[in-house]
Amino acid sequence: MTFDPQTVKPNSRLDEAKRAEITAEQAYVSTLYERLDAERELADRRLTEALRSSGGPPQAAAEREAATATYSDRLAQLKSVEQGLCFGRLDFADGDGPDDESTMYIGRVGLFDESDDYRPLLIDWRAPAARPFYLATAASPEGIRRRRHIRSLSRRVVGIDDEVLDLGADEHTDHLGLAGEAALLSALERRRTGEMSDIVSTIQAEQDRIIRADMNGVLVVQGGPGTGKTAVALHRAAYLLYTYRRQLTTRGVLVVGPNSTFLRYIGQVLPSLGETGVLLSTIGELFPGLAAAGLDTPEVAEIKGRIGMADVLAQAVRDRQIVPETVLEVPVEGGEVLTLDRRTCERARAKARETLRPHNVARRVFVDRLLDALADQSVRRLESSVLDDLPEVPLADDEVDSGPMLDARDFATIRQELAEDAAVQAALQSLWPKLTPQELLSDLLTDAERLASAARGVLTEEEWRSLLRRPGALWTPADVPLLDELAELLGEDDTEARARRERQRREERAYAEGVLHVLEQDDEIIDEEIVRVRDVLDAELLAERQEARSDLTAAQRAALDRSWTFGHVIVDEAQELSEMDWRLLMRRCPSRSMTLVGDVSQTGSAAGTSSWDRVLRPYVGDRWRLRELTVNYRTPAEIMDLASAVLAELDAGLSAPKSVRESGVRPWRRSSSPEALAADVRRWVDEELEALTAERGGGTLAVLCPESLEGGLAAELAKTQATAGVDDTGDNPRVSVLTVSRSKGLEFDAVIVVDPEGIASGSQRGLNDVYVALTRATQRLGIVHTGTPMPALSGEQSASSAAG
Ligand SMILES: Nc1ncnc2c1ncn2[C@@H]1O[C@H](COP(=O)(O)OP(=O)(O)OP(=O)(O)O)[C@@H](O)[C@H]1O
Repeated sequence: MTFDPQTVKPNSRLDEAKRAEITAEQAYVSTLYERLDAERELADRRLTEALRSSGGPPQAAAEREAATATYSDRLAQLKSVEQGLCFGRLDFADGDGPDDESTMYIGRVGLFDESDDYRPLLIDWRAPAARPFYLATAASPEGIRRRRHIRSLSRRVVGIDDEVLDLGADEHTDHLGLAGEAALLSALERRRTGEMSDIVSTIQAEQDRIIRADMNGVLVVQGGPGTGKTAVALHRAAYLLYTYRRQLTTRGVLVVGPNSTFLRYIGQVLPSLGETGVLLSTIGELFPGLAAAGLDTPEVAEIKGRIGMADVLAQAVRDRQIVPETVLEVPVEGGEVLTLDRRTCERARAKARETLRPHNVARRVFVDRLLDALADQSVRRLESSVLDDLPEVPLADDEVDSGPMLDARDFATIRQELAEDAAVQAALQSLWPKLTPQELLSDLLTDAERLASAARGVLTEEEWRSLLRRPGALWTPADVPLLDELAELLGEDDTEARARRERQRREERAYAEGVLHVLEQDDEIIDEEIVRVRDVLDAELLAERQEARSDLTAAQRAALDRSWTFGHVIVDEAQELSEMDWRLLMRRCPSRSMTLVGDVSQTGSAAGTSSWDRVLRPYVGDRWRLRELTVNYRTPAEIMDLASAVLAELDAGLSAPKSVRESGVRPWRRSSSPEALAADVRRWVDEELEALTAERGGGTLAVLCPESLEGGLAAELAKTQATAGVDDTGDNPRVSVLTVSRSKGLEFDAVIVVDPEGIASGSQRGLNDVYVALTRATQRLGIVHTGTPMPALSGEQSASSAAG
């Protein structure tokens, strides 16, 4: 039963009864907001107090810091739940409710009545007690008599939707097993804004089971377009942070999305759920300090994504550990020429490789050996030149040979001098260079000889040649897992840096303690100054404590640290990841606590996958769980009919998810010629926008097309749509022109797919792209052919609506 004061005719008896219900709910909701305001005020006051207090012993300073973090987090959370604070109510059959309550309210945060023994006023949607709100059905009511959805605008209750869950009642809830159907449908009918919203008030049972699934192990969520995979993934992040907060606070949660447009699209969902401690990132952003702004062709990206690249890179590293053909001459300072022969270098290299340490770390062993050899040589030469200059004096009978003339200290001095000699350093660098991942990869991809050697037996000549690039070319997202792999292979010899940092820390602390001691002895110094110096010491201790604190800081620190490992990793559009991408991600999550959501029917990237098993087997064998989502919440049935035909052409064994609703608007198909295309599309875009305005007061529209048409169509649309914000970035404009790969995961009220045949033939997985393009619309779909329609789209049913 639905009630909305704007749609119900005045004076009906039903109207009056419902008005009374709304008034009653308004009274309760108002008390919740009062409680919320009081909580905010309290957190604000405590925060101000924590910020104001200063000085005191280190312990107090650390506590102050912790309090500041706690109250700022709490305040941010309380501010984020302003809209839709309370969205549900459960009425239990007598005595069935928790703590004998017969009514329970569900909302975005938990609120309690302190004056009444902390009686729950509002239950956080993530708490176990709230589960029946999402799971109860008429067939299995879980002790619930009625479920009510409460809709509000700002702090005003504007509507309620009731479901009676007595056994046998309300047959209509059986439709696709939906809970709160009226509230759900009204949420789905909403105009899209270009930013995803949370679904916390209408989560469906199959989604809830995934959101609350155990955190351990790898959970794969497979579901067709529009089944809520992204929504579920984000709500799962919020749920896990709530339920396993202590575990996840220090390590953080990583959410990986396909591109930055998509990350902007989903960026507000977690903050609206009160969670800010999550790092949202693309794979291309996971190498700190590097902007992967370049773009590979799909063919090159596919090659770079192959697992075989790990072998190519390992070989490329070995190729940088060289020995001279015969002898390397080293003209050291002072005019002497020392030599490094092949055998000595080979032995040093073998010893260094035996350590199985990364290249830059093992380099120490190589360098040590060669410095020993050079110092030995130098000492021997020195001794023999001294001896040569001395007259030969035979030993007396009671004399013994005292051995070498130079002792260990002399040897060490000479060795040190050699270590600092520019020619020696150059020789060592030429044999076993210290390398960064960027240097090595750049050298490799710009040098045919190096690449040919590293790729031998792994890539064909045509393949490795396609990887060659200009020096200084931009890094691409497909380079990032290669750089990450190299960072592992090369390692970092940070012994010196660590020792330096430690020395510095000790010196600073000793200095501060010294100053404090002097000040305390001096009667003339006032206490205030002592307190200030104490703060220096406190600050240092604080910095140490800080390391282990705060989930927000964990996300920020994780973004700066390549070797960070996360408490949980969530991957959206996981089907697009290449084998090398997976290697990188698995390194970031050694606990293998992961949620992967995707749809193997929507794989567009040639490097992506069509099998979860193939992707996961190398890392977890068969120890991963699969859950499926089967209901399409986005795309109306009329559009899904068309998309299903394309899916069947892709693979007759696959079935599309069932649409939850019909829009009453049939998709249209029209034809155009290459010459007239831009102007025709512009006209049809205008017509669609008019229809959206007439039907829904406005909305978003996307033109999805092959890459070759993108620039021309965007330019043409910009002529008339400038005020409507034509923008090809997909960045919240009313009209967007996008390729299919950039529209992954997004949705629009209306979509016009231009030249689906061009999209289909444009890449190895082109038909998948057509399927993705057709399923981006929430209301209206148009298709524009520029030649003969592909078989799946030439059916009479859809052609009949073509106006032309
Ligand atoms: N339970 C729900 N209540 C309200 N809206 C929902 C629900 N589930 C999904 N939706 C809406 O359906 C739309 C599609 O969801 P989402 O983008 O998460 O699907 P998806 O499976 O990731 O799609 P795709 O694979 O095509 O990217 C979104 O607008 C989302 O808000």
